[in-house]
Amino acid sequence: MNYGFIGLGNMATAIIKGMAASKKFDTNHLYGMNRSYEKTDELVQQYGIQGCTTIEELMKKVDVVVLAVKPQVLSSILPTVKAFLRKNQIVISIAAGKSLAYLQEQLDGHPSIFRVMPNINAIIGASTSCYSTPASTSNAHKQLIEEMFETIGTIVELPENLFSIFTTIGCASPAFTYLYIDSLARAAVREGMPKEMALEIAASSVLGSAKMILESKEHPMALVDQVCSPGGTTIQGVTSLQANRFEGVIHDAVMAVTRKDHSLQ
Ligand SMILES: NC(=O)C1=CN([C@@H]2O[C@H](COP(=O)(O)OP(=O)(O)OC[C@H]3O[C@@H](n4cnc5c(N)ncnc54)[C@H](OP(=O)(O)O)[C@@H]3O)[C@@H](O)[C@H]2O)C=CC1
Ligand SMILES: O=C(O)[C@@H]1CCC=N1
Repeated sequence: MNYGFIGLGNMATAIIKGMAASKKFDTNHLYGMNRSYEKTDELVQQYGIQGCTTIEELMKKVDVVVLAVKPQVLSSILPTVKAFLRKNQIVISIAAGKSLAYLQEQLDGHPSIFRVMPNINAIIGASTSCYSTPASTSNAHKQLIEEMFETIGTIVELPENLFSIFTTIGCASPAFTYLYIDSLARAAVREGMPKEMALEIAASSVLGSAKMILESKEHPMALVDQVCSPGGTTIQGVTSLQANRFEGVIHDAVMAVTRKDHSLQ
């Protein structure tokens, strides 16, 4: 089975890296094509993938094609993808916002079109990904998607009506979390701690807190209460965040991302 990537930016590079590192995929069977050839060349040198210079060349060689260009670019490449698309080829789009219905319409109702939404932590094999498929999709196709994307982290199947909110809380939210970690660290710098040390401590604490939520199965607010001693220090910070609309600010950000995702249709 040959796998091809159109657009070799951050995400395709991360997926190729994961597939190569897993040893479950032979890089001789991975193909890539990018607008500027430098990125293709880098992946050819680094992982031994097969470089293509045109979409036509790639489409003629692969069984599975991953569309990994920006959503705003997708409409300009789909006519060429359609022109060379064979009936038994599998198309996977990782573009934000572009629905299965849109992709099917652009590709003349092609039967095997799927959406996957990974996140940037794929670069270190820690993506939280989801996928959606048309109702008639075979288990074999679902297995193929899971095997590919398990090489960069975890993946769950979701109905497409939840895809947009997954994109926000699973795939845009790493940016929020990076911002939060940096804010904690910067606040520590104000208190005299070196930035590098502060970043390591803040990131490690966020990692531990996330594991606590996943493993303890306790309600997050019950965990908040366990940190807040009566008359103690933490309660001062928690009430300060609440007075500054902490939850409201997060909701506003989630809604802003989701609104933009819907506008990409
Ligand atoms: N970044 C993220 O966190 C996530 C992104 N996504 C989705 O993944 C997709 C890719 O995002 P990302 O990797 O971040 O973006 P990048 O900008 O890093 O990569 C996009 C690549 O597409 C290439 N490209 C542009 N036009 C063409 C074309 N006509 N033919 C071939 N290649 C082309 C660009 O080439 P050039 O070098 O010439 O500019 C670039 O390398 C997007 O649709 C995004 O919505 C999904 C989940 C998370
Ligand atoms: O902002 C973006 O375009 C991408 C989509 C999901 C996460 N980042």
